Amino acid sequence: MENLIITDLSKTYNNGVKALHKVSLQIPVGMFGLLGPNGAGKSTLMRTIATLQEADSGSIQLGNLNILENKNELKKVLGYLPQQFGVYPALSAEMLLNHLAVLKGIINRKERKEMIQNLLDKVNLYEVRKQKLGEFSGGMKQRFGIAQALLNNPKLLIVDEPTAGLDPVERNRFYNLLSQVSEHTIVILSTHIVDDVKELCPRMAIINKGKVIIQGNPSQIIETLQGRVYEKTIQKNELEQYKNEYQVISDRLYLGNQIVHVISDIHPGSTFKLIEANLEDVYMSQIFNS
Ligand SMILES: Nc1ncnc2c1ncn2[C@@H]1O[C@H](COP(=O)(O)OP(=O)(O)OP(=O)(O)O)[C@@H](O)[C@H]1O
Repeated sequence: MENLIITDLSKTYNNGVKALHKVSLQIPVGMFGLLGPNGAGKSTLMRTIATLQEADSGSIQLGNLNILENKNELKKVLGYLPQQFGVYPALSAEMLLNHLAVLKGIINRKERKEMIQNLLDKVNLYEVRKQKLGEFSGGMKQRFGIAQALLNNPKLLIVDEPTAGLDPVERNRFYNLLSQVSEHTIVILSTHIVDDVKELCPRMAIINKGKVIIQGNPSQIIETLQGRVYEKTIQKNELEQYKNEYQVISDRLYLGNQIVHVISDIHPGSTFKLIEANLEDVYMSQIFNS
């Protein structure tokens, strides 16, 4: 199957912000998680892959297709769910899908009708197909967003922070859907939620300040930290002191206490407990060091 290969992609906005700096990624069929803090460059990367904005330099290849030089060809095989997906509130799900299908060039009426029914069924919106989109919940709107992105049976599906604002049940439902699609499709999922990537994505990358800082299989990436992450419960007012003395990669409150995770090549002392590293530790340590 075809891979998506991104090589040395760079983009500096007019205001001087270097949003992408020589980004290179290899993305096979399946779910690919793109993690990074706010402003890391995830949306810029996604919009560039979707050819909605230009890069300054670099290339993107989907199999034999040079994406940046063949935008129209890409559109035939791309599905895209942007971060802000607007719907026409007065239209029903079925009407808007029909309209979008015509725009995507599916002109045969019977073929279009069948496709729309299948999609509505797939995203579990068939029962509410006649309801106005303005009356849909956040989760229903996102499932509609995926339905429109799947209209042309894409080889490449890009979803930009799709679960923001969804409750756990809807999030789960949405991810099951993506997971199904990813059996035959390259799915790039951008998110801040580290656990989602761990559960769903056989491959991932972390980007920060426009640069890829790590990419690979989540389990293998976690392995690189094993034996070096320690945990300790401290008083809230001791946090600054610990940050000065140790490489604290995360601190969180639990039942009113402060729990810190520290990275160290040697045991930092008997009051610390060696713990099994997780993807959150990898993420925090990579962001901390970059
Ligand atoms: N049109 C623009 N003009 C100028 N700067 C921009 C523009 N779009 C994004 N930026 C800047 O580029 C950097 C990367 O932004 P981008 O939206 O790609 O990050 P992100 O990882 O998607 O962030 P978030 O998780 O907050 O959505 C940020 O510093 C942002 O302020």
